Amino acid sequence: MIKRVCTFYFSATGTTQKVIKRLSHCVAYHLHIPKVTEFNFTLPSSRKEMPIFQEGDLVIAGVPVVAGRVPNLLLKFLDTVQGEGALVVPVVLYGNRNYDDALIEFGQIFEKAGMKIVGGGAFIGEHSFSKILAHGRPDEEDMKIVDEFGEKLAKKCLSEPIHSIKLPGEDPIRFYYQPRDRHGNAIDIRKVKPKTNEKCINCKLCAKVCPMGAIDFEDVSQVTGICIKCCACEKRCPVGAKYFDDENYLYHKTELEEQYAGTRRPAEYYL
Ligand SMILES: Cc1cc2nc3c(=O)[nH]c(=O)nc-3n(C[C@H](O)[C@H](O)[C@H](O)COP(=O)(O)O)c2cc1C
Repeated sequence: MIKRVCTFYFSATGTTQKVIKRLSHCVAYHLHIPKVTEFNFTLPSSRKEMPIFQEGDLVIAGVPVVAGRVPNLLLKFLDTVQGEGALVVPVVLYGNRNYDDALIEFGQIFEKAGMKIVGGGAFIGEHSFSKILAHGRPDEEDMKIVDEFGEKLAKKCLSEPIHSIKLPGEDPIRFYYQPRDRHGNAIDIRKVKPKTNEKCINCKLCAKVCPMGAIDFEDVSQVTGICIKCCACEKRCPVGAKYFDDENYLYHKTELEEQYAGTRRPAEYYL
């Protein structure tokens, strides 16, 4: 019997958070559980300690897709998850290209921790790099699917025995999706960092929202840590002071917009 509904998610620009919060509240409502216990591990300070999940917990877990996989800089943290006997619903958000093996990989992390996968989902979120690729998603239509998923998930959890499921993706998991330059050569954007223009008002919001704690608080034009290109700083800046000027990164962004901005990929869930 489920005693606690928990969220467990990372969300730099808020799309994962939107789906996970709605789904968990919907499931809790149908299970007559009055409150959802929230674990948001987006900021570095929230990854200092791993919550412990146990039998009686239903964990609604979410990460964005990065290069077709679970963000690799989170793996060290995620590999310490503990949850013997808990139920889990891995969910990934992706920017309208593809989620490749992210969902199966996310599921395997929880299986290794002794948790039982009872559902899963792949939803679309506005692409981190862009304001036009999957713009505004997840939107109302996606949220209706989240609600439908939540209701069915709660029903499944009320019927014994609760069967586990297999999530889609290849096993063994494929290598990370590789962006390319205009000549088709693989590019490496790992070292690319955002720049700051003269509009900056030094409000420090960029430093506060950076999930890697990579922006220097004293001088926000300096990126002293690892940048994962989540674009939280660029999208949250109130005056448009953050930008990227790396040629290969900008080419990749435009290519994604040209290839995928016109297609509406459906939200999918598995039970
Ligand atoms: C470095 C990086 C790589 C990404 N790779 C993919 C990808 O392979 N496929 C895709 O469809 N979206 C990809 N995205 C887009 C995000 O998965 C998507 O925008 C997601 O909704 C962001 O979640 P958030 O708002 O919770 O941060 C990538 C984003 C980043 C930052």
